[in-house]
Amino acid sequence: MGESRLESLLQLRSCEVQLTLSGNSLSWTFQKGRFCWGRRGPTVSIPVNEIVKVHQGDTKQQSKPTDAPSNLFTVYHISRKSDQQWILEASTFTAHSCQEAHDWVMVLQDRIQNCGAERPRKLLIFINPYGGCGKAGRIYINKISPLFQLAGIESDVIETTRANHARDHIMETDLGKYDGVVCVGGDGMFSELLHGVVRRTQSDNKVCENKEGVTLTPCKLRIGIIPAGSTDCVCFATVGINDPVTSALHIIIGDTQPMDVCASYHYGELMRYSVSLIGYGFFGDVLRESETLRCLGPIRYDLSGFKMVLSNRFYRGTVEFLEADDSRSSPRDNTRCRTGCQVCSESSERWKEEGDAESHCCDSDCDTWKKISGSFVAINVTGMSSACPKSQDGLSPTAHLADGTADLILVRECNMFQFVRHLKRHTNKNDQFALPYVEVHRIRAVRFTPEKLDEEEATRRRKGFFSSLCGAQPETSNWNCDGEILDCAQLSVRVHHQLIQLFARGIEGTSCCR
Ligand SMILES: Nc1ncnc2c1ncn2[C@@H]1O[C@H](COP(=O)(O)OP(=O)(O)OP(=O)(O)O)[C@@H](O)[C@H]1O
Repeated sequence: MGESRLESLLQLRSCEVQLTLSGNSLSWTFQKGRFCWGRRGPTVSIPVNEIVKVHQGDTKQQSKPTDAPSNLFTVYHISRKSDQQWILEASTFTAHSCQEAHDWVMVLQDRIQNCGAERPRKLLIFINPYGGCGKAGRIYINKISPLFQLAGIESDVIETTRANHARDHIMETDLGKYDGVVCVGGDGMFSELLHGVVRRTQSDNKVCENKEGVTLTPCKLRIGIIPAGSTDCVCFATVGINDPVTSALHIIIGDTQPMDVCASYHYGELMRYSVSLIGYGFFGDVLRESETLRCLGPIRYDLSGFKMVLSNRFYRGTVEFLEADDSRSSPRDNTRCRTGCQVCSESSERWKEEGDAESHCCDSDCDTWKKISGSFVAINVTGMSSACPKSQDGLSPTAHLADGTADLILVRECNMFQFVRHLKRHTNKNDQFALPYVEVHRIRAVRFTPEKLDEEEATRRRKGFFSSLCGAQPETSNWNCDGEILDCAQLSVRVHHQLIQLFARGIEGTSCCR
């Protein structure tokens, strides 16, 4: 059998097919009997890196291996159920002899091993038993564990017993034997893994992460997310769908997606790491309010959002930011960050050059920092689109996952109806930035200094109808950092280019939206 191209006439479900392995693609063409074509037409083609496993025998022999030689062999491969949803399919071929079946298995296994992707062999898996109203455990046992077993992935599974259990375990355990860490839960669990992996990497490399301006060491250990929470935004924005099986298949075939991480500092001291929303004003207030309604479940966010819209609060302060080079991409360029994104892949070299300039500017009061003072209903910083099922394009549709930038969205003082108009545009095709009181900047760092409302304004707002109904406006808001409250108003945020790697490949599809 040759290295480059291999062909055989075989049987697949009683139809004759021409099976061809050429380069990085395995395809089969139905030879006769138009009723044999099945749903997908006469030729089916799959990339070798989307083959999960090949073995001699049929699907029953996968779980009960037999010594009897078989002229059957089964290819387990990924198939697209819809645009982003993946399923596992098994195709059992009948060869003319046991030797022919054996040869196909050998050559396919060899190609899979050498297809370039580094597949995990051992994983450390954390399950939040309370995630997604208690469904995380069932999802893992019924849907995910059988897939990992089929793929021959060994796993150490830990059911968490308290908040931060996963983060603390990652800080202490021997990680050398794992090819990745995986959470079965929501965004809160992902955040634990993010903090565990980033902190552990810095401590192993003797990097003092608490100091603002320090260059962090990129993390090699990949993070996987099996979405099983009530909010799974990170998974949605990096895979395009919240489907546990799709995410498990990305993990199995070793997909890798680098990702930027924002670090937030309060007067120079590290507060948190985050990958999606860091919001002051509206989103900070919604989160704080929602904590008082925890017993209501996910609907608490809608209720507190409604209350905060009615309150129509705004906050004074000064925003300073270091703008990114807009010749590569901009928040209004109407493109999308998709699998194999060129902007992200070309960003590494640029980052090295600009990174040096930036650390220089961060320390001194360099005039490349832009400054905007005023009253804001919301100040949002998002490291990625922050797309979710409710807002398919997200807070900033053109934001990139791994280009070393974040988008800063400023909603200036406006009335309640104007703000609702802006919010509504996140759920339809209208441009949420094409409003006179909204502006967006692609940035590499930002800092916010709060100011108090003047006495006259504060008194006027205290007397407002909705203020008396929804509670008086506080002088300052707090930050919502990926769903965690940061109890401070002054904050600076720096984007760390491609600090972590996920088991994902970004959203599949075209990057051009014009
Ligand atoms: N065993 C546990 N007991 C209590 N809290 C836990 C446990 N394990 C994890 N947690 C915490 O629960 C929080 C929420 O978990 P997760 O994101 O998985 O679920 P979720 O359903 O999306 O939750 P929510 O919508 O309430 O944030 C996380 O911040 C995590 O730190």
